[in-house]
Amino acid sequence: MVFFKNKDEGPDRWKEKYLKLLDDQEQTEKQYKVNEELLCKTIVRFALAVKGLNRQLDPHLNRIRNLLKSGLQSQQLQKELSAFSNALIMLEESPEPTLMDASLLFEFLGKQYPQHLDQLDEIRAKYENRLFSNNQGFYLALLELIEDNKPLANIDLALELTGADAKAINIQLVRLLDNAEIPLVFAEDAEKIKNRLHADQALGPIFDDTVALLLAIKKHLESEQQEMAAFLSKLTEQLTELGVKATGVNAANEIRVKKRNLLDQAVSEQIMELREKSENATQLEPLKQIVSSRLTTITQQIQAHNLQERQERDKAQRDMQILSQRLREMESESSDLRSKLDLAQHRATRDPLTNLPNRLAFEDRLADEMARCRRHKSPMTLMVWDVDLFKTINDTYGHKCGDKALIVIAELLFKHCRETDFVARFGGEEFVMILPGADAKSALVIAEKLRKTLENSSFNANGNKVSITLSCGISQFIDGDTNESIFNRADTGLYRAKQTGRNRCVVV
Ligand SMILES: Nc1nc2c(ncn2[C@@H]2O[C@H](COP(=O)(O)OP(=O)(O)OP(=O)(O)O)[C@@H](O)[C@H]2O)c(=O)[nH]1
Repeated sequence: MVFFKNKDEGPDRWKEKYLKLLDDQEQTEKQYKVNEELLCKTIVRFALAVKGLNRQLDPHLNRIRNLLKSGLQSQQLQKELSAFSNALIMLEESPEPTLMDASLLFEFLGKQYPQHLDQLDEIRAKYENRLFSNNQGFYLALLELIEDNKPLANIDLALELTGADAKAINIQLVRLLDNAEIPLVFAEDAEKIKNRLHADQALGPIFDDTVALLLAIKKHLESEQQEMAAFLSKLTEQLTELGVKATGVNAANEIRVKKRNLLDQAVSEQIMELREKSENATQLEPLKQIVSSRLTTITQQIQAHNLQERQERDKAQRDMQILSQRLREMESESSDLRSKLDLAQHRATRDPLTNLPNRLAFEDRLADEMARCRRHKSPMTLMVWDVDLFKTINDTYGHKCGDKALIVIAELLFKHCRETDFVARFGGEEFVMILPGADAKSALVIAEKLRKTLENSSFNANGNKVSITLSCGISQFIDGDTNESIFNRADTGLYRAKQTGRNRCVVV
């Protein structure tokens, strides 16, 4: 067997090769060690970077970081990596939102504000128990606490925190800014701080600037809230005023009330919608626009309603005026008619020459008085008077003097009878008189007295003093009498008076 083919492949050459191989292996092991360290560092950095992402993963990450200190060969590390993988799988299956680990932030704040450790613990417990509705609430609670308090300790962050911890806080600050609702005016400042955080600049000044920015945002939001509150208060006043104006319009009738209810309903709906939108609104300007548009709608609705109501009121007023005018005309017409009726009735029942009731009125009255006598069983007497030889007066002094004589006689008869008595011109030179309550005997006494009065009177006829006499027939009401029967008896008495010499009274 040939072990060495030539002199170059002799034992010296083999040794040289062996030593080279040993060098190579040593180099490889060194490189392997460097790589292992690099890998460990990478994993540690990775563990730090994702710390705070999920509190279920954080214990695993802490343990992995600790185990990596003794290198990659640790069996414990393999187990822990396997447990971490399982936790990751569980996490993917669980929909629970992740909660950022804020322990470093609280640790830092605890050092800055040792006077508020209790409050910080409270906020932390609330945060870890997910009692804040969102991250914004959590940040605001922290800001509340530190807003008016200067830090007691002036920490040099670079010295106090390890690079890894500073990085974790850095990440949390970036997340904080990402999660916070930044108004547009602060967007540029927030972006600058984020860039500084990404660029890993010194944490102390960035933290101060971040807190200052968040405080400024908080102040801005507060002033916006105040402005919104003032605006809503003014809006409420306006709406109240509108409501008063709207309900102040007189709802006089049912239709108007119904229309008013419809308007109230429309306005209420608008206000409800407005309230809902204003409660949910986070920005003032869009809210102002919504409110302004709703107010315009409400105002238009009320104006339209008022216009319609005014038109209806005007129309009702015009109708009322027309009706009133028509009513006045009807009243006037009615009054005219009544006057005419009265006149007609007067004319129908009055004698135009003597102005005494005429025969028609006498007949009505006689029927009434007889009915009364029947009811009250009281006496009543009828007298029929006739001017003696009146034709001679007419013939001697003229018809006009005759008329004058009739007027004088009528006045005398009327003047000398009682208020309850009734005197009428029956026709021509004939007069009648009804005496309720008087029997024939007492009526005769009265008739005689009257006859003598007339006999002793005179009238002027063309400068002549002329005396006249009258004859009278008297009849007392008896049961069963009619107008005609009682008149006929009196007329019979008159006839007898004429027959027996005139200027006398005869009872029949
Ligand atoms: N001036 C005037 N005369 C009248 C009126 N009515 C009737 N006479 C007249 O009265 C007269 C009545 O006359 P007679 O009926 O004859 O009776 P007399 O002359 O009164 O005689 P005795 O009745 O018998 O006493 C007539 O000449 C009628 O023209 C009247 O309204 N005015």
